[in-house]
Amino acid sequence: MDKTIKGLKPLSDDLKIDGSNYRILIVHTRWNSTVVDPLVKGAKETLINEYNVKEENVCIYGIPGAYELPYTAHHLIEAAKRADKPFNAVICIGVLIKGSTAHFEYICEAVTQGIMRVNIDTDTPVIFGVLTCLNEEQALLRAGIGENSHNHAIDWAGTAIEMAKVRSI
Ligand SMILES: O=c1[nH]c(NC[C@H](O)[C@H](O)[C@H](O)CO)c([N+](=O)[O-])c(=O)[nH]1
Repeated sequence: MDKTIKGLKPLSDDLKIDGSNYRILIVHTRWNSTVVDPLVKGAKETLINEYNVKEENVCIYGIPGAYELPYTAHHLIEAAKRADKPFNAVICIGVLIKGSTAHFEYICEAVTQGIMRVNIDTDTPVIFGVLTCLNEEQALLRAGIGENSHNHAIDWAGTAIEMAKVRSI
């Protein structure tokens, strides 16, 4: 029996959603790229291999840091709408690692509230793929790096597909 309670179990095969007609945006930071890069790879590969999203429909855009994620997501969502090529869902990927000042807490709060606001303001699912870690070890484990690790971006990709279906209602 699976001992762990915490976590997101994937949908059973009979409920799996086909993403072959979805257009997904991944916005990621360049800060902490050692951890961000495997997260982006995990999200992209899961969208394509597990949910049939076409590679040409996975758009990826890099920006400096997590604080820039909400603006970038909002701007690119609206630009895609104007081009009549809307995104069905967006995944914002970043990694915040606590330092010796309160900067971490302020950015975590701003980014969390900012990404939630973009969901509502654009009526587009924007998945919170921001790791808020107290140390580098926590970040590495959540990017699937090391023993007993799990790449959380796999879950974010599945969430993006499920929420893209909600958006289509
Ligand atoms: O993405 C991150 N940005 C960080 N800071 C930069 C911030 O996101 C903005 O890019 C910067 O403040 C300019 O707006 C981080 N820290 O400061 O620790 C961090 O851990 N992760």
